[in-house]
Amino acid sequence: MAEEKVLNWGICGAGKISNDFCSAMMTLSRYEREHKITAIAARSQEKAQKFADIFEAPKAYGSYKDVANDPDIEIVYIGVIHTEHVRLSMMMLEAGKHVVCEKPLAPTWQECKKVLDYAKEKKLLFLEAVWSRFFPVYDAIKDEVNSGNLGDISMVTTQFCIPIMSVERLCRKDLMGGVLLDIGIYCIQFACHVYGEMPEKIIATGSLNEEGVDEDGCVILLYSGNRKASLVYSGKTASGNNTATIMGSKGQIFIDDCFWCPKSVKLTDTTLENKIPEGPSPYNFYNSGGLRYEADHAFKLIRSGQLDSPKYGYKDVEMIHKIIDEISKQIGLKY
Ligand SMILES: NC(=O)C1=CN([C@@H]2O[C@H](COP(=O)(O)OP(=O)(O)OC[C@H]3O[C@@H](n4cnc5c(N)ncnc54)[C@H](OP(=O)(O)O)[C@@H]3O)[C@@H](O)[C@H]2O)C=CC1
Ligand SMILES: O=C1OC[C@@H](O)[C@@H](O)[C@@H]1O
Repeated sequence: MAEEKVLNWGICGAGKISNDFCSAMMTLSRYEREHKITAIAARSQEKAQKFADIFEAPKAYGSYKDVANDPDIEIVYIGVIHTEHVRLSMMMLEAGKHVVCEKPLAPTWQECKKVLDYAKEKKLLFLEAVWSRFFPVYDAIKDEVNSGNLGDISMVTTQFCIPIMSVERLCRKDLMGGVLLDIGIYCIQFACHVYGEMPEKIIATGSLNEEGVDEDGCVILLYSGNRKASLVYSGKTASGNNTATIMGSKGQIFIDDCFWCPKSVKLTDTTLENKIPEGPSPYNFYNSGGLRYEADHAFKLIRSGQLDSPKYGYKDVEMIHKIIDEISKQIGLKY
């Protein structure tokens, strides 16, 4: 088989998730044959250089625009805070780069659509990095749901409760803080993954802090055929059991820890494990080694000329962000 052309990555942001993404990518067995972290860009050149040294990147830039202007870069990972996601995505698409942008792409579907439509116009891949969807375990969950092994599924529950409201990017409105966009999105994507269609009705509640950002939320999604999803997320409780359940008339799937990046899942006939090695730099977040699946998926899509992901594509982003729009409206969240 002809050697695949290495995918040259530009990384925007030298912070926590960029560290984890780069470290996880380097654990891929075909890393050196398929991927290369070619440039790191940060708001300061010094910070970029420190990052570049860790990940053996030949280039370190003090401006994100330098990545856009670098002809060697084919794809850009945007690992900065929410407020810069749309601006940098548009910048890189305009420069002809494929883009993997951290979640949430934007606070509203209208803003997301602008980016997705531009990527389509430019014939470039754009992925919103809802990384859960790229885990092999998520494929197995979908297969199990579709197999009929669980019978008629009528209830999905998720809870995602971790003490994060002290994190600067999450407690400030000017930084698009709040839990709906940061962790509620994972609860929503899980329900969408199971049911695969828009709910007929959304009932949401959530508390806003003095800054006007949401600290917690409870959401009921009502689907056709009296099917339901119950979503609970909070940034002000101690870490709870961040679990998810899919309940059918013949059986259930229970993900007992960190359903958004599961190490394993017990299916009807088997238990599936995601064994993920550590990378060259310690991870900042739980099970970040799973970010390797995101990088691998981007590579496979680009090299096969597929520009809309079958795991998490245009219609998936649209569904999730239209639900976020309705929840934001009901809880009075507006940036
Ligand atoms: N998929 C996942 O599991 C996770 C995803 N995320 C997502 O990643 C994104 C970044 O999160 P995280 O890495 O924790 O964030 P960090 O606080 O580490 O910030 C990331 C980068 O954003 C830039 N930045 C930070 N604060 C500011 C500011 N006030 N003004 C302008 N730029 C700023 C900096 O870029 P520079 O280095 O250029 O100075 C920084 O390095 C978020 O959108 C979040 O949703 C976060 C955690 C886990
Ligand atoms: O996406 C994420 O993963 C889980 C939490 O750490 C959250 O803050 C982060 O944005």
